[in-house]
Amino acid sequence: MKAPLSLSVAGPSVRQHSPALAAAATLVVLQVGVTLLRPWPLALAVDHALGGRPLTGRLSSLAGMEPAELLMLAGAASIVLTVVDGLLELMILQVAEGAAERIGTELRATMFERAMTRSLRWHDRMRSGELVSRLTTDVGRVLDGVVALTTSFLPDAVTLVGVLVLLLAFDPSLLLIGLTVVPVLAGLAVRQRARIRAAQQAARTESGRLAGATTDLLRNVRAVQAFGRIDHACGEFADRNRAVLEAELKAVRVDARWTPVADILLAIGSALVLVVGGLSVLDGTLTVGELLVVSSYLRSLYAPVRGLTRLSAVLAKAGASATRVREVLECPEAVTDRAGAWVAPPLAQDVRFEKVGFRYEPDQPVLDNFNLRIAAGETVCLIGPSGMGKSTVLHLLLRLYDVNTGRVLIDGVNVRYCRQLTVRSRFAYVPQDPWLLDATVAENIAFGNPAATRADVLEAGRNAQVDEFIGRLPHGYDTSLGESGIRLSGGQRRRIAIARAVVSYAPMVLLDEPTASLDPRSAAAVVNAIQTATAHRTVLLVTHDRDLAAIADRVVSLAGPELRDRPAKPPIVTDLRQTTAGGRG
Ligand SMILES: Nc1ncnc2c1ncn2[C@@H]1O[C@H](COP(=O)(O)OP(=O)(O)OP(=O)(O)O)[C@@H](O)[C@H]1O
Repeated sequence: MKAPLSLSVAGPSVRQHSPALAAAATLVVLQVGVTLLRPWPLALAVDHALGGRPLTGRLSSLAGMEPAELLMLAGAASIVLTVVDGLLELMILQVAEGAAERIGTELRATMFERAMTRSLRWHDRMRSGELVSRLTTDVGRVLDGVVALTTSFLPDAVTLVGVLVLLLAFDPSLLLIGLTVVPVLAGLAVRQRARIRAAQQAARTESGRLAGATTDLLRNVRAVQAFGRIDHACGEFADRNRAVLEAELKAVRVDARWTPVADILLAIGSALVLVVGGLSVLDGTLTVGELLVVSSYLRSLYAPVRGLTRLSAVLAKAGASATRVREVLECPEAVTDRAGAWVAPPLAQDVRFEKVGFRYEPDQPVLDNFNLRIAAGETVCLIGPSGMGKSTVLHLLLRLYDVNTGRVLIDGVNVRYCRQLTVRSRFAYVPQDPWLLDATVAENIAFGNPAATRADVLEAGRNAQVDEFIGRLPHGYDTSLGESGIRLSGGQRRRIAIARAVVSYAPMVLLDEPTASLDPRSAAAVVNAIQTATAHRTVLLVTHDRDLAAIADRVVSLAGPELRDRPAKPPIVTDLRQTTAGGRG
């Protein structure tokens, strides 16, 4: 069967939890046995108490009992069997659903870690919302499939056969007696429904929070990678993930408890029918056949809990979802470190681009034979028309992408041979869109350096001129910014992003259009912040802003096929097509 095979996507976790799933399957087989035993009290009543057949063999110990006593015994046995059946159902649901939720928790964590380490080329194609839906809804459907396969198939088949047999005959006269339990059942059902709904809603709320946090982290994957904070992101995700597990397990418990309660009530109804109906048979006012049919019919009211048709739908959905989950888990695209990769040099001499060629798409070159040297301590401004590849230059320095041809060197060492995290630790990155997290101002600044103390954060804030507006926020540095820092102006957000770069103490600062779309006053504040914050560091800044370009030692123009380089003050143009690098590599 195609769908179950495709569920192997959850394989490693399923294997890990196979003892629990095997236990659930064993319980299911036991439950089927109990289900098969359940008509026997009826047979005892019909054949021996009512039909007068002698009690021989295993039943000989009951030989001295009066028919009415035998009926009572049969009713009690029926209740006991139903209680056992209900308890087995409770255990099956808890064991199987509990194992499934744990498998889901592990599957989600593996997928998330996988996504966090995939290359940005892959993230460029995969929309974060799509990824969230795969992580949540699709994993959920795979789990539905695992549970349905373990617990539903066998009992559903037995139930179906049972209902067909019981419906062979029909008499409604005793049905009313059996239905006396229905008002109680209905009252309990209404109360239970409210409980189940509340538990499910709590679980959905946690799932929503998980989706929100995940979208936030995935949207900020560049920052997470650039600042080497993958562990922090995975930790935050794990907390939310655990909250979902707890909420889901609670919902499972509430749901599972309901099944035996309903079963017991229906069994009492059936027992009532058995006793009263049996007494009526003894009085001669009811036939044995009528009694059998009504008892069986009552039981069948609750039997079709899960239909075989529903199982095939669940498996079909699970199969489709498993394919989408597998696409994430088995995606090979990643910027990888070679075995024995080095620690990146400290950036004491320079960074260089040597004959660099790069393309995002196979047929669209962005950089071709690009050469640039930036000496340690120098501030270089990269200008040029939109779309020429200025931001791309910064991405290549961070090794967010690997170059197609040529080399990017730090102190003469090719970054391709260095561990990604160590390369990224050499740079403090202020992206065009200052990615702010749904956290406080201080937490957003400290994102640039996990080891930063409160004093470091405050000093970075001072240097980046966050202090200038922090007093207007209700809780100062402890003000929560909301998703994407929506509570701040563009200039304020940029200054927080600059403070984040300052606190990292990386030797080189990369700034991508830090004054873009700001009014002159905000732009001036940001330029001031940059000047203070980047003192004594190597800087590469991308900008269209003349005032900002004026703080650079040198301006490099990425203009069309021509690459030109000129000092900012006074402007002299140099042809950058001649290779500027020449050291080790
Ligand atoms: N993730 C991506 N996938 C495919 N193409 C991309 C991607 N990012 C950028 N590009 C393309 O690469 C080229 C260079 O983009 P880049 O952002 O580096 O330009 P830019 O000079 O910084 O532009 P701007 O000044 O508008 O920010 C553009 O043509 C852009 O469409």
